[in-house]
Amino acid sequence: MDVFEALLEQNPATTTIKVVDMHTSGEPTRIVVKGYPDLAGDTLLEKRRCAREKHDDIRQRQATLVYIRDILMREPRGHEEMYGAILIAETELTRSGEADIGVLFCHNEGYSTMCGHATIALGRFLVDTRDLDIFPRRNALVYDAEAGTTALRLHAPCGVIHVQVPTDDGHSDASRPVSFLGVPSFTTARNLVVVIPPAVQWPRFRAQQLSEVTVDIAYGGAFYAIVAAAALGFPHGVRDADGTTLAEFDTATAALKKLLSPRKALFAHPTEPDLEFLYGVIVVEKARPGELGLCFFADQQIDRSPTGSGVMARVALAVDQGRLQIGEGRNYESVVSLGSEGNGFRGTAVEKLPQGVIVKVEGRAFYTGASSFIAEEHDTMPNGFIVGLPA
Ligand SMILES: O=C(O)[C@H]1NCC[C@@H]1O
Repeated sequence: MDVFEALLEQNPATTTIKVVDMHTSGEPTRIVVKGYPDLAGDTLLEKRRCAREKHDDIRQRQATLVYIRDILMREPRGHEEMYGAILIAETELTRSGEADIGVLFCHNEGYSTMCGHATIALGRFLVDTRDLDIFPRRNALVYDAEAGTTALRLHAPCGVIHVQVPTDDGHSDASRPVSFLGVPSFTTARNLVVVIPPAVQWPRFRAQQLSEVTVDIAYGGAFYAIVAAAALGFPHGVRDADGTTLAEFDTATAALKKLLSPRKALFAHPTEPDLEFLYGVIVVEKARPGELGLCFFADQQIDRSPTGSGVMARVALAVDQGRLQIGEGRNYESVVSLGSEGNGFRGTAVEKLPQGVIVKVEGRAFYTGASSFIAEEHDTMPNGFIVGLPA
C-alpha cells in the first residue's frame, strides 16, 4: 500500500479522481482518467448538455458533476487558468465506427466545443495508455509504419478530429509534433465595425478618442472574434504586454465579447445550435510577425498556447482574405511560446470544402505529472474557489 492509499484508509474521501497532467506550448490539460461520473445522454452533445445543466444547479445544490469539475479546475487543486479533458469512451460516433473515443473539454466557465491544445496532448496520452477501461478501443488504432504515426479519431463536441500521433515502438514520440485535421472552418463576418459605447471604453481606447473597433468573426470548432491590437488602442501589439497591459486587454476583450455575444447571426452554425456562441476573442499583432495572438476564452482565461481552434479559425479567415492559399502554412505563436524554437503551432490550409476550410494544426505536448485528487469528508471547502471570483 502506498503512502496515499494508507492516508485514504484513515481519512475516507467523498471523491477520488485520477488525472494525468500535460502541457501544450505551456497551456495545461488535466486529463481525467478515473472518477468522473457517467453523464446522461445518447450523444456527445447531450452529455455535454447534461454536464452544463447540472452546472447551473451547482452553486445552490452542489451537483456532483460540477463539484468534481470544481475540484479539478479551481484552487487549491487547480487554478483559474486550468483546462480539463474528460474522456467519454462511448458516443454515437464510436458506436457507428466513425470515431475511436469521445471527449468533453472544460474550463473556468463550463464546457467548450473544440480544443486544439488538448487534442494534441490527448493524441499522445491515448496512444500511450494501455488501460482499456480508459480507452476501450485503444488496440484498434492503426499504426502507419512508413510515416511512423498512429491515427486517432477523436469525437469532440464540434465533430470528429483526425489526429496523427508520431509513434516509436508503440509509444508516442515527444520529439515530433502531433498534428490534427479539424472540422470545416469558416468566416461569418469580415471587417465588422463595432461601436464601443463610452460607458464601456477602456482608458487607452478613450485616450485615443477611438469610438469603434473593426473585427472579423471566424469558426474553428468554436467561434472567435479576431481583432488587431491597434484597433483596441494598443499600437505596440501584444508581445511586450506587462501585467497592467494584460489587465487592460482583459477589460477590452471582455467588453467586446459582451457587445458581440447577443448578435446571434454572427455565430450561426449550419447544423448544430449547441455550437452557436462566441467562445473567445483573439487579439492579433497588426504586422502579424509569426501570426502572434493573445486569446481570451471562456470566462476570460488566457490561453498560454497559440489556440489550436483559433488557428483553425484564423487560417480559414486568411484563406477568405486571400492572404493564404490552399496548401500554404504559417507559424502561430502565443506570448508564451514566442521566442522558444518549436514551441508554437503550425496551421496549414489543406482543402476547401463547401462547408469550409480543412485546417491542419501541428504542435507539441509534454507530460507534467499524474495525481489522485480527493475531497475529504470533513473538508470545509470541498468545492474549491478562485480568489477574486464568487464562490
Ligand atoms: O487550443 C485550443 O483550441 C484551446 N486552448 C484553450 C482555448 C481553446 O479551447
